[in-house]
Amino acid sequence: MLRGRRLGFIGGGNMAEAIIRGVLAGGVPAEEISVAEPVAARREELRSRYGVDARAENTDVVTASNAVILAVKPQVFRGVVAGMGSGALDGKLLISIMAGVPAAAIEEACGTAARVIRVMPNTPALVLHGASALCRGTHADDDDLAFAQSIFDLVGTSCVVEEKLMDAVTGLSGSGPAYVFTFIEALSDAGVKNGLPRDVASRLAAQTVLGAAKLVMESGEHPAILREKVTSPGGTTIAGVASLEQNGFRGAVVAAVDAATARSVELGKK
Ligand SMILES: NC(=O)C1=CN([C@@H]2O[C@H](COP(=O)(O)OP(=O)(O)OC[C@H]3O[C@@H](n4cnc5c(N)ncnc54)[C@H](O)[C@@H]3O)[C@@H](O)[C@H]2O)C=CC1
Ligand SMILES: O=C(O)[C@@H]1CCC=N1
Repeated sequence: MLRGRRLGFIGGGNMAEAIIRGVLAGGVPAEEISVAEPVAARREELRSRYGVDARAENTDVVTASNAVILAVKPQVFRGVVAGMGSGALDGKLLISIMAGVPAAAIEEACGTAARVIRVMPNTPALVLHGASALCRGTHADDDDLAFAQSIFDLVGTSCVVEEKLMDAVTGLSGSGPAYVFTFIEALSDAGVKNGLPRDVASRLAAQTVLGAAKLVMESGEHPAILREKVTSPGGTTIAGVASLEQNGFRGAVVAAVDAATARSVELGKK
């Protein structure tokens, strides 16, 4: 499945865990995965939950791997690379999931000939419904891109984009689950406000989002057409939709994606 490559994660946080859990469920054996994580309690969690090799030293994981997933925060990555010593990453395929950090900055920090693939995944990878976009740096080849894409295809769906679009991807699908969770929470609260028990409201809210998303993907119809099919003349839906428009729902969503995209650009400059 990994075509003889071993995967090493530098940073064992939320997004690394989502990918690890997803690739294990997709059939990659735990023996082919190692994780470097400075927090002892977190290493123990990753070992006990997933059976992966979790180490305190980044260099142990790099030595044991030929594809290294950079899963630390953008703000710390230069220090992390410098801490490994020069040449530590030579010859490794580097797959960065860091928001904002350009491939050229990773090449500069890791060695100018470094083979770099950038990926922007999202946390639904945990349940094999992730959405990822990938692009490649100067020295990575088609095979490197195909290998990285095969990992993210195991945990959901992926597409290849030009690097200049990665900040917009981050603002939309990288951060997007948080917007949707906020929407689900608000929908559930609104149900409770109107008399539904919390458990019923939460289940209906989440299933409504899941079902609507499936309908968009499986019918291939434009969301506006699907919305029209819910909206009876003089009925309940048009009253709700008109209220959403009056309250700036669309504008709020666009502003959220704009703000997250701008923050991704900023993170890349640090
Ligand atoms: N959480 C998300 O939804 C997404 C996150 N990302 C990217 O993934 C990366 C990680 O984000 P999260 O998992 O959310 O953060 P997190 O804070 O959960 O994980 C980062 C991990 O790195 C570890 N760490 C800190 N210093 C380290 C060092 N010197 N060496 C090795 N590990 C070290 C931390 O202990 C922590 O477990 C970020 O660059 C972020 O931009 C990308 C897409 C989605
Ligand atoms: O909030 C963040 O910076 C990361 C990147 C995309 C999702 N989470």
